Amino acid sequence: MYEKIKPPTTGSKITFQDGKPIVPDDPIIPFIRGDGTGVDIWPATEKVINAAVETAYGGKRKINWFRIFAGDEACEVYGTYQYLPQDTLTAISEYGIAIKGPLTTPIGGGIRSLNVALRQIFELYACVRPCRYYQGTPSPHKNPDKLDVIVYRENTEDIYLGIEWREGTEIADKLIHYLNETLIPATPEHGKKQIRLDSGIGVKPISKTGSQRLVRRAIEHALRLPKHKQKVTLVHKGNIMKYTEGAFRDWGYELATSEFRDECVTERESWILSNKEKNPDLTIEENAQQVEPGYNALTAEKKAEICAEVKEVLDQIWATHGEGKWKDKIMVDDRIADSIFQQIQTRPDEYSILATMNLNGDYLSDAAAAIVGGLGMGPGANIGDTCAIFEATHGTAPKHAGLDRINPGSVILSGVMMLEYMGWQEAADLIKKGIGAAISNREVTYDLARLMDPPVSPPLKCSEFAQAIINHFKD
Ligand SMILES: NC(=O)C1=CN([C@@H]2O[C@H](COP(=O)(O)OP(=O)(O)OC[C@H]3O[C@@H](n4cnc5c(N)ncnc54)[C@H](OP(=O)(O)O)[C@@H]3O)[C@@H](O)[C@H]2O)C=CC1
Ligand SMILES: O=C(O)CCC(=O)C(=O)O
Ligand SMILES: [Mg+2]
Repeated sequence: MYEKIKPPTTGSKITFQDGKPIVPDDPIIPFIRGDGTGVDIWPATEKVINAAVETAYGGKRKINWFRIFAGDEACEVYGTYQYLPQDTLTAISEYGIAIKGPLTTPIGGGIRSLNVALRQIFELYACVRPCRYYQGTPSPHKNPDKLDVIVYRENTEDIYLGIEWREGTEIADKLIHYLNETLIPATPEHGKKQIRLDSGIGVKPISKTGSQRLVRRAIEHALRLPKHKQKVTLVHKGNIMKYTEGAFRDWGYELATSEFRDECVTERESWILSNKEKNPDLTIEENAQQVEPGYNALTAEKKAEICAEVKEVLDQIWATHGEGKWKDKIMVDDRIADSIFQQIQTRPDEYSILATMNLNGDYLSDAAAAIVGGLGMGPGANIGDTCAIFEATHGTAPKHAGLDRINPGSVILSGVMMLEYMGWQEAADLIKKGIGAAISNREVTYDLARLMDPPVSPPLKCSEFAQAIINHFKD
């Protein structure tokens, strides 16, 4: 069945039922070491996870690691250009849960991202990237502890589908002429716009299916959070990209107010309900004036639309959500993408789950990780209905590769997410405790060491940080 790899001789398979993993006590879990700093990070991660499982379960549970290959290592084992061998895909599909280090993607040409390919091949449509603060972690921000968000990033479409044509190629040329001469003139709203002939062209597909399955998972996650964190913010640039990013927002609200009608209230609905609670005699139009800034300057048609919206909300959900009942529901709101970048810095505690399209989520997860201590502390999970692959937010950080200095924290924390996903909470908790204690004790790698006041010198090596985490299990 496999060409060049052999699964461990002991261990059992993880299976999936109704989108949830069923995990034996001796699961086989494939891992990809990764390129660049993967060579340093993976051994550290494996050691910490093994120690946590052993300490938590005293031998009753054990992970049987299955080494599989992707990226540069795969080319060494399978031959030139064999970046993502069939063996690797077969192993992930057979064993269901995998964990990986980062993989290199060349810029401007060469292979397309292997990381993205894995997400698309296995329909891992939700990229989940929690950004929370560990006490004692240095940060350029004054109150990094106020940020506790989870980026829920759509993981299979948007520009990451990679459908684009290089400038000057025959297809790019044909496409531009077709757009300029046929499609744009046939669309009155595009007026006399034209695409320059020396353009590269990329396609940005955003589907209702992709958007709604992502938002569904985000809302389901919010339902599991403590009451004060039950909030989902739809992040988009819908003012500019109306039919892709704007549609993402609209489909998100549509899902929240249909499938999750009893559990959710939108921000606008909450204003309408609360206006009426404060003043039960408020007319529909007075309520509309309070909800819509600049209402009095609107056209009659637009005013009628807002009044209809107010009436519909009161007719449909006053009984279930009114008289303050909406305060116990999941709040669904939306923010324009550029604004959310400043909001997570200036008003971090107002946000919880940030549901995003692919590109916005990529940017936002690096930015949020920076606030709570940098990319060395940014874990992630790619989740689908029958498979999950855990990986950090960061990449291969090539200049640090092989030096035993990089922070393994984010892949270790991705391991924590994997253990939690498997239901092995005790092992996950031990690692979180170990990381927290090591940081509070100023036992940190170079990235955190240089930000600490006073700076830690010398910092711990990557391997030493892993050992420090383990040493603190028993604190
Ligand atoms: N999922 C994946 O596998 C991903 C792969 N990539 C790929 O990785 C390659 C390199 O990308 P690049 O843009 O340099 O981004 P990286 O995330 O690899 O690194 C950028 C910088 O972030 C900091 N950093 C990254 N990882 C850590 C860590 N574990 N601990 C501490 N600091 C860290 C370092 O900053 P400093 O030097 O200042 O300390 C590093 O130089 C590219 O080929 C890219 O496509 C990128 C993102 C995700
Ligand atoms: O695949 C890559 O090289 C980059 C992906 C990335 O930046 C991410 O998923 O955060
Ligand atoms: Mg990224």
